[in-house]
Amino acid sequence: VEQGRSCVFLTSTRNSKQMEAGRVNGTIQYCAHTNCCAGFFKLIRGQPVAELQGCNPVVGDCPDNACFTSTTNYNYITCVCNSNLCNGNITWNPEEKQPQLKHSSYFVDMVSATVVVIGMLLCTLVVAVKCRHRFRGYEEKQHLSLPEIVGRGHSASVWQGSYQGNTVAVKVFPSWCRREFTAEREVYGLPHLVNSGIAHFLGAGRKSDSGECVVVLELASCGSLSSFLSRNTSDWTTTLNLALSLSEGLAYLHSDFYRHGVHKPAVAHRDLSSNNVLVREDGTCALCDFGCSTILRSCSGPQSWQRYMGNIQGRVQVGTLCYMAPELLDGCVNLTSGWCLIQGDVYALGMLLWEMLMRCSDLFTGCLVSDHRLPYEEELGASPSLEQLIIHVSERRERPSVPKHWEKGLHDVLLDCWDHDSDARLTAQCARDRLVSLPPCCSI
Ligand SMILES: Nc1ncnc2c1ncn2[C@@H]1O[C@H](COP(=O)(O)OP(=O)(O)OP(=O)(O)O)[C@@H](O)[C@H]1O
Repeated sequence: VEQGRSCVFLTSTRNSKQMEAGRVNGTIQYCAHTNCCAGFFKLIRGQPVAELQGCNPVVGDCPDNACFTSTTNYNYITCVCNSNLCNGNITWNPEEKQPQLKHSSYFVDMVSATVVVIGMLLCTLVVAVKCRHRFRGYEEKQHLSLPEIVGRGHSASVWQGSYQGNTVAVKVFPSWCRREFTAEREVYGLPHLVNSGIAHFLGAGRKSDSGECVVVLELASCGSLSSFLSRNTSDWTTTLNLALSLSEGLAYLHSDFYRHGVHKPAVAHRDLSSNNVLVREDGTCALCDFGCSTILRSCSGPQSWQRYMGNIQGRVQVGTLCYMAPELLDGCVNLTSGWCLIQGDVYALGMLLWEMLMRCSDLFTGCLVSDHRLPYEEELGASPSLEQLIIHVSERRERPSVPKHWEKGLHDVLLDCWDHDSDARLTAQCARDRLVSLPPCCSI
């Protein structure tokens, strides 16, 4: 887990002073000595082009959260700021002649460029699809390089794209899903929200032509957890790797701390499901889709979450039904209590762990591993109604069936995540610690 500030990193040469400012991983620099990110941009034909981005190598203050630019001389602008990756999203107004320049759209332009490229690829797709109808059978030999849609949710579609030479995922929100976009961008933009268990955020912007908003993320090559589990069974090591990274990501999301004087508030995800967890090439999980999330800004620990009566956006039940805790299903929970929302996430974590474990071949030696199923799918079918779930989960207190031969410790992690009594549930951090202390696979 990286500590401290992380900044967008770019340098055309291996500038030694910049390299000393912190460890570099791809397009991110983790600052060793500072809380400030900086960007240095050359104006080429009136447009800022990044020359150097990273942790600020110069000791100094950076009071602003966002990267407001100021001119250094006629041809250059610079900015410093104090939130994670803030130097990737400068504000720039070419009309502004004052030294204190505001509202640049450099980054938005970069994103727009990505979207334009995707748009062009989409046109290619449309043409290709037309051709496919016209020349049936022809496309097989052509190996057409088509843009790939990697997923679709209720509010957005997710495309594979290219940004600064990296392959990325571009989540495109139609203009009527502004609320989801704003909520998601707000969570990804929180200070210190960089963790290996959370999808890596690269930026956000808006297309000037259509008004569609985009969020740029790392591309998780194995897709959603749901599609990963549908395609694969896993051995114990792989399953544990998935389970640990997921619970670590959730524990980090729920954590509330100050670092370098900057507050990382707890965040309740509120829509955990195997469609909203991604799987990377290395078999680790990353949380995504924060469109329903709630930032518990005013708190510093569970006790204040309990009393939290702040401005929770959309105080309505949200989430995917079969992952919803009994108290959320029957609506007898105070949705303004941050703690309740956190406990709801832990119930969903229990469901996700169950889904993973049910596809672990080492837990079913000598028998066939069943196909991937959603929680309660076996009992209630693939899309149970709210009423069915209230009766099954809340009134009858049923839970997904756990094979009797599984080791007690494993059983208990699940039971303690999805306990009917929300106060008795584990925290995500405890679930993670319990998973770490499980005996090796052979004794399970
Ligand atoms: N970074 C990514 N890398 C690879 N695939 C992704 C990525 N982000 C999203 N996806 C795919 O796109 C799907 C939809 O993404 P996401 O859940 O973020 O959209 P949504 O519209 O907010 O969904 P929901 O219906 O839950 O509101 C995911 O289930 C996943 O399959």
